[in-house]
Amino acid sequence: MRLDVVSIFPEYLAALDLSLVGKAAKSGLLDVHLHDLREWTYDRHRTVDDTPYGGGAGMVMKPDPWGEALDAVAPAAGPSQPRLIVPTPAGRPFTQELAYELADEPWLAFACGRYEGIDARVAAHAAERMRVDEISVGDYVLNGGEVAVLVIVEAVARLLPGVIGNPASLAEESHSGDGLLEYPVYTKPPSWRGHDVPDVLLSGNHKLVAEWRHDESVRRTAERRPDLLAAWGAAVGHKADEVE
Ligand SMILES: COC(=O)COc1cccc(COC(=O)c2cn[nH]c2)c1
Repeated sequence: MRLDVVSIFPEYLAALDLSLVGKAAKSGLLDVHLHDLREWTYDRHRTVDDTPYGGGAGMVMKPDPWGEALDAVAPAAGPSQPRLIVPTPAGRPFTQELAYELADEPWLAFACGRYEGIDARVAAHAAERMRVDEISVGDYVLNGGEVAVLVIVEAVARLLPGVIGNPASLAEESHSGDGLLEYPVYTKPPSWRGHDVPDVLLSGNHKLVAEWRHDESVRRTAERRPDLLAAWGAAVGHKADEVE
């Protein structure tokens, strides 16, 4: 997979060279290209923003630098186009399902907005030649899209074959299988600062362990994410109120 990221702080994305994503990049599974938006500004101050039409506080990112940056990253005449991802609080929620979808893409490009946002015509114009997804990584506001790109890239890259050592570990994660939250996990020692590992996990009885883990997943989901429990209940035909 090829990844292009355009930002006014490309050094923010240096974290992509670390750990899993860094390993994937070195092994050729990921081909990461970082770009500084100011490369496509030509005034002395390398201006990327201006005041908003219609008034209001803050500044808006000018369309011109973005248009030229995207033309350079993905030439219109090129043999293929990337899928453009624009992190924004106003976007479609990023989910594990969407992560799997993006993991199938051969080429992703990320546009990191700042200030009050990017002139809306940039996404509209890009959509004339590439698929554009405005995506939210959560209901809060960041100063820019860079952190959101790190979140999305990590969630996607770890799904690429060969990036994760043990694919089986992907199957049992929260949000990845049955729609329930993951059960609590433990390792040695069996007793630690007065806290003991649940006996069932030391029993060696795989059936009881599986039952305990399922019950814990349901209990946790009911406690922390009743919205997911309702969806899970509907999906498996249980009435959510059957959960004690
Ligand atoms: C068309 O898209 C844009 O204009 C994007 O513009 C901005 C402006 C400010 C901050 C951000 C970063 O994204 C988030 O804050 C965000 C994403 N998920 N949850 C919070 C992006």
